[in-house]
Amino acid sequence: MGEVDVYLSMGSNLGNREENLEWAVQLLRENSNIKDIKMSNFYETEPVGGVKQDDFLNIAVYFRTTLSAEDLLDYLHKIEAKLHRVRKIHWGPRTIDLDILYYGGKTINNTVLQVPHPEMKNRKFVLIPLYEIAKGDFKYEVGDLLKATMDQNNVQIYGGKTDE
Ligand SMILES: Nc1ncnc2c1ncn2[C@@H]1O[C@H](COP(=O)(O)OP(=O)(O)OP(=O)(O)O)[C@@H](O)[C@H]1O
Ligand SMILES: Nc1nc2c(c(=O)[nH]1)N=C(CO)CN2
Repeated sequence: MGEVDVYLSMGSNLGNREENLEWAVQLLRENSNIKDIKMSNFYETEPVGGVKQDDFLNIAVYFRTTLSAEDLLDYLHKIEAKLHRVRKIHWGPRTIDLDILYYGGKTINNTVLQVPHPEMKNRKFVLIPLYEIAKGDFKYEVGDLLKATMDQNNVQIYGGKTDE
C-alpha cells in the first residue's frame, strides 16, 4: 500500500503530561515509516466519562505513513507499553492514551480496530485539537462538525480548558 494520511488523538493525565505526550511523538519520529509529523498545541481538559481523576492534556497529531492500519496499531501499543512500564501506574489515569482517528479515508470495523474512531464526535478533547491541525485541508465528513464545535467554544491553548 502507498502512503496514507493519519490523524491520532493523544491524552495524558498522569506524571509529567507534556513530557509524556512529547515522548510519544518522539517515538513516532523514530519510526522510519512515519513522516511529515504535525502536532497540535496542548489542551488542558477536564476528564470525561465519570471517573474522578486529574485533568488531561490532549493533543492531535498528523502524519503520513506506509504502515498498514494493523501495523500502526501495533506500534502505538508499543509506545503505550513503553510509557506505562516506566511510570508503573495503577489502573485508571493514563500516562498516555493513543487513538487512531483517521487512517486515510478508510472505514475499518474489525475486532481490534474501529476507524474513524466511533467516539470522537462526542469528545471535544478530540475535536478541538484535531480541528487546529486539520483546518484548511480537512477532507473528512466530520469537518462541519468540527467547525461548529470551534464556533461554539472560546477555546484556549496552553492551560486553557475546553468546557467539557
Ligand atoms: N481507532 C482506534 N484507535 C486505537 N485503538 C483502537 C481503535 N479502535 C479500536 N481500538 C482498540 O481499543 C483498544 C484500546 O483500548 P483502551 O483500553 O485504550 O480504550 P480506552 O482508551 O479506554 O477507550 P477509547 O478507545 O474509547 O478511548 C486497543 O487495544 C485497540 O485494539
Ligand atoms: N478530557 C479527557 N477525558 C478523557 C480522556 C482524555 O483523553 N481526555 N480519555 C479517557 C480514556 O480514554 C477518558 N476521559
